[in-house]
Amino acid sequence: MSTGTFVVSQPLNYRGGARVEPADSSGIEKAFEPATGRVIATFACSGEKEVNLAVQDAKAAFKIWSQKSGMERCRILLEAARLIRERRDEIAKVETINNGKSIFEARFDIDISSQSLEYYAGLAASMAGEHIQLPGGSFGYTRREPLGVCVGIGAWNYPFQIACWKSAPALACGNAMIFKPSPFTPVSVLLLAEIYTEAGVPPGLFNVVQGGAATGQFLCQHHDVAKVSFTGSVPTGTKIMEMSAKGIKPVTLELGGKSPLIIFSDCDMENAVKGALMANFLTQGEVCCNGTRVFVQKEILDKFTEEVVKQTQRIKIGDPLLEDTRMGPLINRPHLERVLGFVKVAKQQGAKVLCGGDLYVPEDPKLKDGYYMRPCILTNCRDDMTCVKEEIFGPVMSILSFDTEAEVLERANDTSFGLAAGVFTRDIQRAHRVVAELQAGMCFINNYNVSPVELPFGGYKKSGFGRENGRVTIEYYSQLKTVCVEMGDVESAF
Ligand SMILES: NC(=O)c1ccc[n+]([C@@H]2O[C@H](COP(=O)([O-])OP(=O)(O)OC[C@H]3O[C@@H](n4cnc5c(N)ncnc54)[C@H](O)[C@@H]3O)[C@@H](O)[C@H]2O)c1
Ligand SMILES: O=CCc1c[nH]cn1
Repeated sequence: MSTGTFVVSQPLNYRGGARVEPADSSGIEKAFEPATGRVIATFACSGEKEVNLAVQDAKAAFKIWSQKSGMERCRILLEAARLIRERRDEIAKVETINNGKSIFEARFDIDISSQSLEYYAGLAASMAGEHIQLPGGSFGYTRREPLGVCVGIGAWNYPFQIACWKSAPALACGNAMIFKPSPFTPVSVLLLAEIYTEAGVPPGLFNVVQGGAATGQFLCQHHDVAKVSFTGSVPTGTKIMEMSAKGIKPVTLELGGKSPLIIFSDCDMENAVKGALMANFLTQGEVCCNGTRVFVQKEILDKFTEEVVKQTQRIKIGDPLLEDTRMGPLINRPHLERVLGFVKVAKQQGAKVLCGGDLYVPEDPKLKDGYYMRPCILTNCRDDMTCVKEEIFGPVMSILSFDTEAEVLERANDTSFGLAAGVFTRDIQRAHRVVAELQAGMCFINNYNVSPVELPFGGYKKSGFGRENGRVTIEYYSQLKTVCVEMGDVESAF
């Protein structure tokens, strides 16, 4: 596989253990290779009939899967994790071709994906309820039971990883899942579906339906769907919650952010600069938890800014399948224009562009229609500017200066988002004091944007609720049944 050559001709829906063309359609979509602007797939968005068939198949598979012991589920998930590792390079290439992220990064995404399956495989085997003694020899116990058919709806920035973060805990708990990827990135999740089948899950346990908003609505409104786990924007998350409310379905919402990264003057400067790049430029800046409001204490503002600009200018942009590329193209042309629009508005509002923020045209002629831009650093920023308040979802870092801890905490929390936050300091007391005050679900001390699957991930405020990863996610994919057992006679009130 090389840039400019990949096309998908096989069906992109997956149902009953095989790729299928949808039974009906609610429109036609095209998927692109962002590196070249080429169409790599044309596919039908699933209509209501196809969604019904996927739910039917998932219900049948749920009956078989939910009866298996945790150990049996564990073995199959471990085999799926092994198959992901075996096909790591192929999956990473498909991800790079369809999303645009560098192959260097895509391989990490696939590694974290297989780790997610391994982690929940382990938990599947050890899931248990409680036994509670009651007076007179009576007792009670709890059973942790699956919910049924769960729906996963994904964003386009981590297509394969998001599908794993949702399906691994769902399947570990004994549920079935129907996954709808973003119509921008429909391809890699099919490899996951094939892997689950090869590993031994019953046909229909993990189905894929393709489509956009209309298909997503059919899924969310289906009366046999027990839960929806959504990753995407706040406006769509609001609609998902409204639809789920009508059916009293539990939801997990992993939404957007505008996270603060606070750099104190006593930090290790080299690590803080590396942390700021990690917080802003992975996947071309299209990362929900990015620390895009970089607050730097005044004493080190000039030195930090000089170093961060120097290192940003060294980022190698270009063909994402080349080994030395560290930044590929953005997801599509409208998104690229939107991000460049934010830079334009920032300048109009008084920000200064220290580097980037403009189109980039690689020398290789096959990349001339790709969606590239240079990573951007903005300074002279104020808290009321659009670039500081709104999620840009592109490679744009805004630097803000501050004087005191109390001041920066107030400014960092002055947002309706609450996904992530970071702090760089050598003062360990201050580090913990500050994160305790930060209104964010995922806080980093002296690092940023690392994703160990053992740690719960999710937002505060409008960044959503529920968690992915970590032990706690079991609670979002299962329900507790309490059984009360009487060992004596009934003491009737009548
Ligand atoms: N918190 C997280 O874990 C996380 C991770 C990745 C991305 N995100 C967020 O996602 C956003 C970018 O992703 P996006 O542009 O794909 O988001 P989006 O909200 O436009 O779309 C997300 C998904 O929802 C589907 N969808 C759209 N309208 C729908 C509807 N009415 N009903 C049901 N489904 C519908 C889309 O087809 C897509 O699959 C950013 O805001 C980013 O911060 C959050
Ligand atoms: O984009 C946000 C973080 C993430 C990574 N994988 C899934 N979500």
